[in-house]
Amino acid sequence: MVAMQLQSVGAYHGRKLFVEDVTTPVMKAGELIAVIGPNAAGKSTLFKRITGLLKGPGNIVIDGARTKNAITYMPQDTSANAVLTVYESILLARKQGQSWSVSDSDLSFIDEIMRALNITAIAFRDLGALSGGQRQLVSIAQALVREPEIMLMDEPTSALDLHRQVEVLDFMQRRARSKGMVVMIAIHDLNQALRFADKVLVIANGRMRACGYPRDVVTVDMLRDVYRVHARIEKCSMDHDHVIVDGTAH
Ligand SMILES: Nc1ncnc2c1ncn2[C@@H]1O[C@H](COP(=O)(O)OP(=O)(O)OP(=O)(O)O)[C@@H](O)[C@H]1O
Repeated sequence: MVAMQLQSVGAYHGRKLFVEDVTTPVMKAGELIAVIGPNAAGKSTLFKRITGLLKGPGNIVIDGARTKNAITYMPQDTSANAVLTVYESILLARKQGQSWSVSDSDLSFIDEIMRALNITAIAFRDLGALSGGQRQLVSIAQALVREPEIMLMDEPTSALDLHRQVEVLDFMQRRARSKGMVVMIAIHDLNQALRFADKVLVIANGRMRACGYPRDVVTVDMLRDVYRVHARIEKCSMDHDHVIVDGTAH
């Protein structure tokens, strides 16, 4: 089973170190880790460093991976110019870096993922003719059909309606557990993070402020210091912790 640990990880844009000294506990197969923090905190930068798109100090230790390309990164910007249908783009993502022969198992895998994300009805639409939310769901499908062992998703639900947000996060939580994936999701909605994440990693100003169980990390003090808001944390009727924001703090 795969596991990943970040040890004193930093990341450069050009010559400037934008993320510094991120050391996490071991992130284990089956875990969903929410990566939270204000705008420009360094969440995408950290993901790009883990993926190898940016350089920087420190070690990304991966144990127990079955494949060489264990990590798949779903970027925040999912705009597409290609003249492809939804189905073609997902098939292309599945076959990237592999042989071009398409097997029955490729087709049934794509079918399973498209059904799970409820996008079979748009299978033969052109990518350029999709809404922002539909485009985001297709990007999630493109990432999932690569069967990653470690999945980094940069704000995958930012364009989705409430129903779809819950559907996708619930699916990712179940998928992480059933397939033994490590799933890291950068997300701004702290209530969704509290509901679906096993662990929460907080980044502010390029530094990790905390990483641990949601209730230990998402606290009134953290919300004041990192997000500059006055907030309460209360149980909802389903017994989940819930952030209620009363106002901004200066
Ligand atoms: N290509 C780049 N070149 C130089 N600086 C960059 C580049 N991309 C990002 N940065 C800077 O790195 C810092 C962290 O940006 P990053 O995109 O990682 O933040 P983020 O936490 O993902 O933010 P958001 O929540 O707004 O998406 C910001 O100050 C940003 O301006």
